[in-house]
Amino acid sequence: MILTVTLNTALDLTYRVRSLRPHASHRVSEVIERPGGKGVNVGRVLAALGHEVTVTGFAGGGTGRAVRDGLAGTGGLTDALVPVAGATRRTIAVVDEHSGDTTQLNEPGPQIAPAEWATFLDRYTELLSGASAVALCGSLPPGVPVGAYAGLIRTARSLGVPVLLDTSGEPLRRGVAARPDIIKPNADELAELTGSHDPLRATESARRRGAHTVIASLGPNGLLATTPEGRWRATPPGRVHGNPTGAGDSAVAALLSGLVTHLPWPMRLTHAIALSAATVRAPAAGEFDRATYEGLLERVSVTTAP
Ligand SMILES: O=P(O)(O)OC[C@@]1(O)O[C@H](CO)[C@@H](O)[C@@H]1O
Repeated sequence: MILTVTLNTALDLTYRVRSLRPHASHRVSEVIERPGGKGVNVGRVLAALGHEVTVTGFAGGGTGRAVRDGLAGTGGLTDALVPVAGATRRTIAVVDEHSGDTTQLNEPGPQIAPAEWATFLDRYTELLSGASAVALCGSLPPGVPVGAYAGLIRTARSLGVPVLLDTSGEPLRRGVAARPDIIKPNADELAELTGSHDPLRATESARRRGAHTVIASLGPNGLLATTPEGRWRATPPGRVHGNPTGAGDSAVAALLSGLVTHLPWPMRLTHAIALSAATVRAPAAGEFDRATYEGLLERVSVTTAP
């Protein structure tokens, strides 16, 4: 089983508007509601790829109920979310049909009490005993210590479970120092972590800080992978238009899938690019267009980086 952790789960709302303008009132032409938060999206994509996956983290209130109801019945996915008193947040993606751009509004999430955090830590350690890999994804809700991911990484490593970290800011900085197997920052997150705006230098610097492998996501320019086995650049054949929300989560799903099935790095990166692009073509995060995914697998370019 692959374990995904989403401490700040979300009820994801996607609104389509004809053209988004500040200070204006908008008619929403379509509303999509889905269980979300980065690790939940990773879990839904892994399940769709045929993996057994368990999602954990926190869920509470009516929004938490809606997240759990939305996950129920997803074949291959087990809900191990820990109930909390506060309400799960909502995150809103506004898709502008005219420009094709998406604007994201993310609520902070519920206050997590010390006893709820302690319950989660016990559940996490139990779940790791059956896990082939674990992904720690997204922002931290209020009340969870900023060094939370560093502690979760140390626990996973002590039990021999490979760990992927996908977060930003101080939780990423502290997490990297705990030596995760893989991190997947975007260009801004990597620059904030390392102080370097040169992706190649920045990935090397992140490795020196403790990450074994760094997969930098460079948006439409693809992925740059710096691993102990070598460096690769993977690029899609062209720009894909649609809703990019969740594209990074699908890349994480592909990387985990490749890890547990022992694919060589160039193949893992090929799947990560194809799956992210196929997610841009789907209406919401945590989903992908299968025809796009399969069609792109032949067309992704992977070259060794200098
Ligand atoms: O606030 P976070 O935890 O960083 O990100 C949350 C979030 O925006 O990320 C996903 C897309 O990657 C959305 O489904 C989700 O709501």
